[in-house]
Amino acid sequence: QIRHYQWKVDYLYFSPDCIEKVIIAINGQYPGPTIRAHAGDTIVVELQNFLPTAGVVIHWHGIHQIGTPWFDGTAFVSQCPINPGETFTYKFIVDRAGTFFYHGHIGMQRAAGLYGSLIVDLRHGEKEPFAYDGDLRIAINDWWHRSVYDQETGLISIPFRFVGDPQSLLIEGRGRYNCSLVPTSFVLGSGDCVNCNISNPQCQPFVLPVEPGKTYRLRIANVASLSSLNFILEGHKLTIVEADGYYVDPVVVENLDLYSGETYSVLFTANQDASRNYWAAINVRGRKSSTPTGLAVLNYLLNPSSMLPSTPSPVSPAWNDFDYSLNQSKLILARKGYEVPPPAKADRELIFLTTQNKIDGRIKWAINNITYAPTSTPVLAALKYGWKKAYDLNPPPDYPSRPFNISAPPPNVNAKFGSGVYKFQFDSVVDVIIQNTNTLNPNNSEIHPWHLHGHDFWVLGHGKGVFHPATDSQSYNLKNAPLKNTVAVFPYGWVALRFRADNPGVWPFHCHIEAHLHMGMGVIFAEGWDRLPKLPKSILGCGLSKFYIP
Ligand SMILES: O=C1O[C@H]([C@@H](O)CO)C(O)=C1O
Repeated sequence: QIRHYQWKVDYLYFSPDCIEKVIIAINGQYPGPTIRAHAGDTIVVELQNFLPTAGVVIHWHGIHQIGTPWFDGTAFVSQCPINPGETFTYKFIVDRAGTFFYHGHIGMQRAAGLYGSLIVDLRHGEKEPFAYDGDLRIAINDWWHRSVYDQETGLISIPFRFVGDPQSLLIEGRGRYNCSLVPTSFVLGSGDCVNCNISNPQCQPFVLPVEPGKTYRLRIANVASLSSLNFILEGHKLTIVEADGYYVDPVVVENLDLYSGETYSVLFTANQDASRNYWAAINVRGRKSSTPTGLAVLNYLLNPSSMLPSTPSPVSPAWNDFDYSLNQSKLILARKGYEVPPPAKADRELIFLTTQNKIDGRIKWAINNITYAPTSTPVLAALKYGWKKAYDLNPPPDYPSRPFNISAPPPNVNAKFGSGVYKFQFDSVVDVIIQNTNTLNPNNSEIHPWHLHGHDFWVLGHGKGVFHPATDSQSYNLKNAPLKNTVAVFPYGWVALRFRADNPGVWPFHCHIEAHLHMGMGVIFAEGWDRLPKLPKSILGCGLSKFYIP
């Protein structure tokens, strides 16, 4: 089936947390309209850019784009930005059922509100390996009152200005700034609703309606700009059944950590006291934060949805309980009978030492000492047509220079800009080990959720400290490693991934924290570009693709 959508992308005044600001909306909606399809369907999105001064692209997060790498929606990698006033048509197949989302992939437009859900149901006649009575979904994120232009500028200024703590956490685009929903007796200093219009329908708490006794599948996507978020459904246990579009071995948890770029499905049964409603809550994890809990209402029918729980907002594990996070990540394993990693040693191994560095006094992130500098020509076109001046021909290094110390600020803080490409033999198996380190600040290392375009990878293992190739590779999980498109590397730790380079195209692999990507925390992978047919003209027209019309 072909599913057609017509989208107008525009600026809009909106008050997701009762404070008005300019956001980027689709068809006047925030979050953007949900796309719902069956596996095998073709999605056609005709997008018109009404932003008077900014380009737009949309990335379909978790969708492989097999045969259509030019519709992956990454500015200057898969396409030129869609200019103000222009219309661009995305057309791609959703090959696999699962919980996905879409978002802007230029500058920090996701943080400006440009995102929405993309849910793919099984092909007709296929059955899920678990049962449920209802299907619910939420996207969760963090929210700033400063514009993203202000945020982007701060990141590249001297002195550096970080985006800082978000003001609010939103569930399906709704929150409450400085004016908690929780009864005031529980929250010191709340109820201070200065400048908030709490009667604005745009910031009424999102409601998840349930019938007592029934079981629900709740799909959750962390689309945050920065924050790792812990999700709690007050009084209800969660059974994790899906991660990033793959079934996992069902596991029961009290609360769920989601890193930016991850999606999960959990099952829960509405088996609590039906005379009241409950909180659905999100809290920041992994960064010391003063941002209050984000809240939505789990509404037991037929209670009114306006009946707020009289209980305090749910509390998550301590922000710096990284063992909790690591242990929960290790619970996510492939469901029996689903794809396992190729067991042989990989054809190529990359070790990525990720560091916070400086270039000309500006704070950057680097991979093996290279900070990604976007090109002005889509890299896909540069490779396909052999435009050698469009990007760095020197391939970036497969390994870090040694010795390195992950426990202290990097001694040589000067990194180099680069736009080189990691080119893989088509259909080869690639291992990537991401090694986390201390930032420029002593005694500080941060979580980074790494996201791969065009593929899923098996998470072979997580470890603490320095990765030792000979010994640590012996501990890889080749039995039931989960397939994912996003995985977190924890402070001072490492994570090992394996994927098959079998999708012709050019694919970013990057930290999903928008600020970090903006600071250069990414690389470009490519394989099989020579197998692609002529690229659609609609993706060209910037950089060298302005002059060399193939
Ligand atoms: O990229 C970042 O910069 C700041 C800090 O490390 C530098 O001041 C921070 O918290 C980040 O995540």
